[in-house]
Amino acid sequence: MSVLEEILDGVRADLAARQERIPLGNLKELASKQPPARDVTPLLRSPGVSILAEVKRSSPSKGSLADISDPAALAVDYESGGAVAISVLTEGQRFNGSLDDLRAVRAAVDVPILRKDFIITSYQLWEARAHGADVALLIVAALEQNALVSLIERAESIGLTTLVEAHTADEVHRAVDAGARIIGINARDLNTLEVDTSTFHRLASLVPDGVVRIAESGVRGPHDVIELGQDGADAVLVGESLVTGKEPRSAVADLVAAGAHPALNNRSQ
Ligand SMILES: O=C(O)c1ccccc1NCC(=O)[C@H](O)[C@H](O)COP(=O)(O)O
Repeated sequence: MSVLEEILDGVRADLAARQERIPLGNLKELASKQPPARDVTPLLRSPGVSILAEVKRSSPSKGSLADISDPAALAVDYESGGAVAISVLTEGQRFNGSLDDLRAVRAAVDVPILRKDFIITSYQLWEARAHGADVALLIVAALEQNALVSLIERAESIGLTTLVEAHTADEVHRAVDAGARIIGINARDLNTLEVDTSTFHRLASLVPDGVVRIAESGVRGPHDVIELGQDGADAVLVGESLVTGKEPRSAVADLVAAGAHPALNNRSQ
């Protein structure tokens, strides 16, 4: 069984338990009480390379990364460092995240929040909105094409923006065909969990002009932000190096400064 299939098995089991506990109607009611979702797209399209900073405690590839007892405080540091959005991993079994983390981060920051999880049903989209997310991740490799298309449509109808994640050329084509307006190219192979830093360079040109390009995974510091920007990234998503590195606010500020580097001035936006 592939790593993704193993993760999805756990996700389905946790999801079934939550669906048993919390009826969809309750989520819809909670979602209706949230302020309208924030629009991340103009922030991602702004000049230079924008930074999405991730709250990430553990990962299947590395195990425990950081003991994040106060995800809201970490998110505030990210926001004050200049992150345009915060990604919150809500998967429990492999990433040690939760919807409580999402709710806590929502209450603490003003920037848009991405629910980073393995979303396979519209129930999870309602959960995302009910807990204050503005953006939901959809992973092409985890979804049949019909399901991808209908989850994008459902997310939009709920007010969520979608970040559609691809790992291969075929998945980028599927994301484009499905109508994705923000595509994340993830450098981490879902079978081996190895990060191949050339992935974005190889696949970015397959994303049509006008669609936002985000480089995900394996960003270690400012130098990577500049390189990915030169390859056409509008934004980068960074987790591990921020939660394991130096003080998060200044670490994000260093990435933000790199994203505004003069070498990126002549990129077409
Ligand atoms: O991080 C993992 O090990 C992982 C394994 C299997 C599926 C997804 C995984 N990570 C989710 C992410 O996409 C990353 O958390 C995100 O891109 C940030 O990556 P990084 O900066 O390398 O932590």
